[in-house]
Amino acid sequence: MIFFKRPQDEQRPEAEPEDLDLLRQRVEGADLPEHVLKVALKELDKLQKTDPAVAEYAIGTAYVDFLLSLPWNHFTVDNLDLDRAQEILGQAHHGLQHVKDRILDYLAVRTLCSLQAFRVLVVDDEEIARTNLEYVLRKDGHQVDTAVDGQEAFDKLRIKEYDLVITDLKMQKMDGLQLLEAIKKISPHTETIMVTGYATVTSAVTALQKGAVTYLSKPINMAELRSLVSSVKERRRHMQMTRGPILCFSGPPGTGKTSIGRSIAQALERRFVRLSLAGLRDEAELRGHRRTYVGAMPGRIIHEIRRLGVKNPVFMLDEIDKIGQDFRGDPASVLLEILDPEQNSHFMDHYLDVPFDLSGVMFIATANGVERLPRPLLDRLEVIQFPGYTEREKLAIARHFMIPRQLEEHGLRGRDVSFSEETILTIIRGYTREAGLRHLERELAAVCRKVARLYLTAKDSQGPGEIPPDVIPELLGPPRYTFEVTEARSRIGVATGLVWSELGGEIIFVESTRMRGSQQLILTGSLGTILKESAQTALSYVRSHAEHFGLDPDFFRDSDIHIHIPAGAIPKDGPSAGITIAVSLLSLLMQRPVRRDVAMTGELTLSGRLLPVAGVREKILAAQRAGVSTVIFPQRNESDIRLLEEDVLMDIDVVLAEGIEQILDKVLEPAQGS
Ligand SMILES: Nc1ncnc2c1ncn2[C@@H]1O[C@H](COP(=O)(O)OP(=O)(O)OP(=O)(O)O)[C@@H](O)[C@H]1O
Repeated sequence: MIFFKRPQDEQRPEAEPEDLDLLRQRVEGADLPEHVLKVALKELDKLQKTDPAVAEYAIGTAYVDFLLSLPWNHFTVDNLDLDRAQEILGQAHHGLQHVKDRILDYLAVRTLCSLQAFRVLVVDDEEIARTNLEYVLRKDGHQVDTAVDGQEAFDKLRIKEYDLVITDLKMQKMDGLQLLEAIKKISPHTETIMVTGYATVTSAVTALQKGAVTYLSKPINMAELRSLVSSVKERRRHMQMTRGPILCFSGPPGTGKTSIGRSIAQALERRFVRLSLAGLRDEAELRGHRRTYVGAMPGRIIHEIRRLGVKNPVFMLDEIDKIGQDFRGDPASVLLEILDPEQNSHFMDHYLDVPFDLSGVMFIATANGVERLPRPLLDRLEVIQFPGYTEREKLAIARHFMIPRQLEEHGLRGRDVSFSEETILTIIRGYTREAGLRHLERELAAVCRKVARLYLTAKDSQGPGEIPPDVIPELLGPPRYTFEVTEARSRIGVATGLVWSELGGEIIFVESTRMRGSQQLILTGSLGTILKESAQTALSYVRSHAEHFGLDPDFFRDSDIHIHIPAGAIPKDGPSAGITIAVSLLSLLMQRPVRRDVAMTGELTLSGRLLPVAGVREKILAAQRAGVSTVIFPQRNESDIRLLEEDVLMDIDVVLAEGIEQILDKVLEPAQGS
């Protein structure tokens, strides 16, 4: 529900040189906050003296027009109905219970906050003034306490938190300004309105400088006071709802991060906007350009707020992990400011040049992985993991959510078209290899397109009924993926590893070979520094334990060893391939083939111990997708594995090991010919 009328850009005429008066009328008639009104009027005064033919004139009128088009006071009212929210989240998403719970918790807190009375402390040494204010504010439903001077107020503030203090300036014990200073120290979130019978400009300015919201002169205009108090109350409600960490959804592509953001907006009845930060290098893209040249523009945050016409949308900042940094400033530092509820109530866009209150916006960040985020930014975020789906979950999501949507979008609803479970599994297994559902959705859409065409060309205009699995290759072409692991044979020097990337878990093959040479370790496959070091560690471990494995201790003397990890064009890094490299080397040197259907992960130390790894769930899901039957994890990952649902561990044997020696006989087949 929109609370105030939304500004409609198209209805606003662009300011022509001759209609400065019209512009002034619009400024005076608009419900602009005081600080914006002042800036707009000052700009109009300047324009009055400017020649309409010069560029500054056009810049100035466009600026005033821009000020008028922003939703300074426009917001939607939240729907805090928990049951309804639960229903909306459930209707659009399968599973993801931890995310849904977090959102419902948030709504519950918001509801309680909004039910809490607004607490006001009235401080005045004149009894009549005090009682008058108390009476009026109580009538408006606020919870009011009183104090006769600054000292008494200070004592009350120490034992109870107030939202607002309305204080007289001149008082015997501790005057208004001293009280204001004390409030800023002991209760920084409490707001203050200064009331004075001797409203000199200096005392008012000092009060404002020290952090008072505003000042009122006696005798108080009660209507003005009441509207001021209710606007402070409204602002604090907005602050309360967003204080606390910003949610950050982290997970591989297609795991539902964006769509659940959309559902949150729908549940709250807020507007939704999504802004991708991928590749953003220039701070000005977020914060705008200064208004010194004709093409200057506001930043993308303010631009989107203006486009939406409300100041409290759900604002999704997509791919914050892909944000760049270079000589044109640091966009991540602007993000820090935007996401900090203490600072974003006066967000400064360079073009706008007056603070805009972003504290009502519900920001949600998304990232494929949060490891690369700057620490201060990460500290502001509450990271919620979207770890990818099991085959069973994909099947359920496809059946209950994606297929009905695709049928609808392709005009096939109610036309006797359906997908059997086996058909969906054929598509999942043969045409997708992903943690999320992006490709699956695309393939289902492709099937629906073909079926729509078949439907129209069929003479009898009959729907095809249930689509059998064996027609899928006719519709989508030959399967693109096979169970690469189970279908390949075990080979010497080729070990199967499990790695985690931003796309989810994946399997890799580490290949080793030895040739005559001069003790060189050749590493290829776009390996990063950590991976290269893992390879060196693995080789040193094998060399230093050669005799223990029955190997010639001088095996490296006249040899070169080459380790390669396909696909060569994709950069790889991380420590968790240590065990796989060591197994590949041992297989090569001991001439024992590595079992292809055993996949492993773990950081290797020089003494052969295995250190725990991250991304356990994602790695096991990747093993499942590839048809691996046994996975090897470091013992210290046991607690992570215990937390996994049954579904994730289905058809997979998990072997836990402290050191590499414990697993050799499980991974290596007997030497050939032995
Ligand atoms: N749990 C789920 N239940 C129902 N549908 C889902 C679920 N998870 C994902 N989807 C569907 O999968 C598709 C892809 O999801 P979405 O675009 O939200 O992914 P994403 O995580 O935001 O991806 P990216 O990181 O690439 O932006 C959408 O159509 C979404 O509705």
